[in-house]
Amino acid sequence: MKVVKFGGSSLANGEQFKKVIQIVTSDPSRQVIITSAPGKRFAEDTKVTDLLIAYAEHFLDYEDTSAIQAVIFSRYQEIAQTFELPADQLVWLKKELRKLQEKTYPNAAYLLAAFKAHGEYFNARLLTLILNHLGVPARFVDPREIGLLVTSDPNNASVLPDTYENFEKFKYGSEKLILPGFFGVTAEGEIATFSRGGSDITGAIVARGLHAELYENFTDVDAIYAANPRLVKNPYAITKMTYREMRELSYAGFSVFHDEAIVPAIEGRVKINVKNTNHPDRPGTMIIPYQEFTPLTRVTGITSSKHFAALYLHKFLLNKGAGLTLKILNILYKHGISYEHMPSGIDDLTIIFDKSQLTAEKKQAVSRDIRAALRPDELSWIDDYALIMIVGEGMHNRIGIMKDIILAISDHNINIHMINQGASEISIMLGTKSADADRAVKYIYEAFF
Ligand SMILES: Nc1ncnc2c1ncn2[C@@H]1O[C@H](COP(=O)(O)OP(=O)(O)O)[C@@H](O)[C@H]1O
Ligand SMILES: N[C@@H](CC(=O)OP(=O)(O)O)C(=O)O
Repeated sequence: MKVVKFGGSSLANGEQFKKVIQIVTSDPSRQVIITSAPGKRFAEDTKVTDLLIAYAEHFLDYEDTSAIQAVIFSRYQEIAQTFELPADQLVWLKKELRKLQEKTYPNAAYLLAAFKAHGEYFNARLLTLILNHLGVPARFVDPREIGLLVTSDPNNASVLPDTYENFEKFKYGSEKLILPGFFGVTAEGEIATFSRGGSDITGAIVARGLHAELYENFTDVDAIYAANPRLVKNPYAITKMTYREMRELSYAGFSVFHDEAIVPAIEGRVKINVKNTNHPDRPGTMIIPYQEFTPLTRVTGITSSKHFAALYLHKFLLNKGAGLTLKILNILYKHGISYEHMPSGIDDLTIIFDKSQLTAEKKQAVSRDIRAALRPDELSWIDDYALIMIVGEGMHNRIGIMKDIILAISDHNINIHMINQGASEISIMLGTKSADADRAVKYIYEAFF
């Protein structure tokens, strides 16, 4: 049995639904289908998830929501009409969309999560209706019914281990099972979503939990490329890569697959095949365990991510001061801030953060506390910090890679704030200014491909 996840671009309108239905009906082993919410139909379009966020915000601001409800409903209606689904079969959707406002939620964050999750929920129910309408036996499966349990973190949840025990008890026949991606249920019975793009995570959890032979992740590109196709023209298509290469690359910018989705796949040793809904016969990219992998290139992929900020600290004899790092960590803990990386020198330390959790007040408070506790010679924030990751199993024990990377960018006036190699055997991380990140990826790509 295969678990097949379709991203928002694959389910954006009726024409895309037709391709999805062709894909799932052409192979009986494609039995479990995970849906995203309808995505963008064209570049300037708005994803249904974003429309639902706007709906929640209008409601919280006591604004009229009828127009936004109508826009959301029309997205599903257009899909239903493509298949000539009788209009009365969509009455429930309109009603449930409206009733989102009448339910009670523990707080605004849970309200937002419940509104957002309905993009996937409606799409899964609609796909089930369309399949049945076309005579294909299919059943909608609610995350509540299958026991997909998540932490009580309404908009950034993680799966709870009990989920997998619940999945073992789940009984099903030969019908197609249609599950909405992106959300689960907390111990208190509330809806909580994963972070954005999280339908990939649902797919991986379900593939692990139901012991799938393969997790097929359908999107809008023929393969995962060695660099973002929006940055590099006709990039090299990766045919095979390892779990940990994917994890590192998706963490640092390969948005085609959610970085957290790799974990359930590794735990269940489920192979992943990223494929194109628009060209389903093309092989796509296989993501596999290391044991089955032979590197074809030195570098597998190059990526950049710009959502970072860094705190640079200089203090002579930093290396001699017992407990200095512990003091910093305590300060971060006190302010509820997690850090991403902390590369250090003899007298220097850079702490790299995900920008989204920093406010001007938090930054000031952290600086104040560090100054008081450590008395640094220099302490400064770098607000526009980007990480460049060069990743490849083929880099392990290969001499000269670093030289080639530095040569590739040194002629272009790109200042490297930090180089981090060694923590992971298969990646090199560079810190640059955000403005330089895309150029750096292009030049490094050209040096290796
Ligand atoms: N290295 C890469 N290889 C392929 N696609 C990439 C890469 N980096 C970023 N992308 C982007 O990821 C997009 C697909 O991911 P996403 O928009 O989440 O799709 P979906 O709608 O299927 O969930 C592609 O259209 C592409 O622009
Ligand atoms: N619809 C959600 C979850 C998701 O995975 O979407 P997509 O498959 O379009 O990346 C989002 O937009 O975040």
